[in-house]
Amino acid sequence: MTKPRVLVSDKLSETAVQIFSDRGIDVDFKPDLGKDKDALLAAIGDYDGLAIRSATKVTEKLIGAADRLKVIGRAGIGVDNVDIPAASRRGIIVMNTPFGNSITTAEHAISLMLAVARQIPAADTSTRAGKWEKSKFMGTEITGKRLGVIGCGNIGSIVATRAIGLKMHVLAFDPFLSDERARDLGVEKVELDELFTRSDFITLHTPLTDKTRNIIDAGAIAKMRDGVRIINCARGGLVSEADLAEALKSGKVAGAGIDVFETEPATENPLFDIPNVVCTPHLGASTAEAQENVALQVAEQMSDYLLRGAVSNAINMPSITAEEAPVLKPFVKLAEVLGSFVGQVAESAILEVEILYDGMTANLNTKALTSATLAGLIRPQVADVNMVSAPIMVKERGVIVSEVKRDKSGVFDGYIKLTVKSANQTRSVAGTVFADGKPRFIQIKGINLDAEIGRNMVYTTNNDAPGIIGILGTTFGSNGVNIANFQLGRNRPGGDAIALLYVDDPVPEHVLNKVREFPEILSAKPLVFDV
Ligand SMILES: NC(=O)c1ccc[n+]([C@@H]2O[C@H](COP(=O)([O-])OP(=O)(O)OC[C@H]3O[C@@H](n4cnc5c(N)ncnc54)[C@H](O)[C@@H]3O)[C@@H](O)[C@H]2O)c1
Ligand SMILES: O=C(O)CC[C@@H](O)C(=O)O
Repeated sequence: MTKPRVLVSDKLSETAVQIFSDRGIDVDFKPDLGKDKDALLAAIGDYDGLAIRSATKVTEKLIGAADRLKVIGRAGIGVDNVDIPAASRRGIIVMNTPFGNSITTAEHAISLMLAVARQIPAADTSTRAGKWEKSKFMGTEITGKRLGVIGCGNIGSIVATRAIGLKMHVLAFDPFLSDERARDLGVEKVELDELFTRSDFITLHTPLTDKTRNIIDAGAIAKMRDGVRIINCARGGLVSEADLAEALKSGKVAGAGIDVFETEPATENPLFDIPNVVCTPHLGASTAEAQENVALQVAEQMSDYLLRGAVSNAINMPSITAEEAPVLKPFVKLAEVLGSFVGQVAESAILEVEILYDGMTANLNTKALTSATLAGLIRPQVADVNMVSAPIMVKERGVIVSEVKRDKSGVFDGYIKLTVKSANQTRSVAGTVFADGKPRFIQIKGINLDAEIGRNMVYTTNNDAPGIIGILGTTFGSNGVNIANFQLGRNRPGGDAIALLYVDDPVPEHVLNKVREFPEILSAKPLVFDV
């Protein structure tokens, strides 16, 4: 295996570089390249991995030039600087480090809240200027005050527990916050409007989505208590800066602590001229500890993927641990082969896909296996597809996908059965992995058989009748096609029958046509599997 190559295009701790090198990966550390769009575009084609923070913008154009790229690692949480659909379509895994900087960012939110409550930056500037303005900087105590936390995930919940430690009463709004979790955290779960009307301080900890954009705007501010203070350490765009500026000027909002801006880097902003605002330049994650954590984590995760196929903290792909990767590998191959079989024989648009996991296969990582099945299924139509891009492509085509799991039901310890409904018919194929680690077909069209899977195969259907073996053997033999393995199956004497031939080389079309001329043969299809 050639050594993978990784580019670090943002200012990551050099711990990341050390880890890549120690793991045997070639790494280029170019911390300013991310800001130079053209140079990055010219360079990206040489790399298997790209490690970034927030300065590198991974656009569709960049992804289009990233011919070798397999993984993008974000040393941090927010992946809004990565075009994830574009990466997924190209089969590139996008991973982040969801916990490495949470404590640090929560501490920054608490710092901003205290700085706003006591106007510390302005008081500092005034004191240094020799003004000694004690009465100007009258503050507010936070003890006993209500803190409204919007978004109670990793960071929001740390902020909540720190605030409770500071004797605040915490109200939380998060559609995914369970009653039990709220109880464990010691927060009062409320709806958003109630949070607005009751909070003395409000802090935001959600991602920026269509639902959360401008979650605090003039309408929301109008519902808030007079003199409320607002902290945003999550993402610019959650708070309308223009509306907040107006509310600060009118005194409706008494202060704001803002780490993130609608446009970054923020060099000009309506909030900059307003005195009761404390601004920091997206410093939420900027502590030595957090940067060590995220650099270490992203380099480990990317190396594990590039070297061992393990997937963790991926945004666009189910996780596969380093331990399960080798166990899963033959089943991933099986799943791809099953998908590929149906993909190659299907003649009309696929409408529905059902994947049945029987016995021990139901205990494997079925999300990953489903992704592999879908990749195999659509590869005959879309060459450049893999486990990352397949689910999104299938979804874009409106195909309904379902997974069924059940206990062992037959002689095999477990098997996978794929059933695909298309406009014209329903097809099914099942397979398992034997002790030798090789995938086998065990059922096609409901007909049992036991067929090894080779690179080049021919699949024929016929009405069960004497002489089929002779037809196939003689036609192929007289045309120089060597048959390595031949499997037949039928549902009942004289009923539907199939044959699977494993051949040394691809069978030329004119030879297949000769087979198709026999009235007993209903169809003959060449198949190619990546085994
Ligand atoms: N300032 C910084 O440097 C910095 C550092 C780290 C993270 N962040 C940002 O902080 C934010 C939170 O990070 P996290 O790790 O806590 O993420 P998380 O995914 O753990 O938590 C986000 C929470 O927001 C909730 N949520 C989603 N939509 C919501 C809505 N409409 N209303 C209320 N809640 C909603 C989710 O249910 C989830 O619990 C992210 O935007 C991240 O990018 C900023
Ligand atoms: O890398 C940074 O400094 C910011 C990271 C932060 O915004 C995140 O989402 O993790």
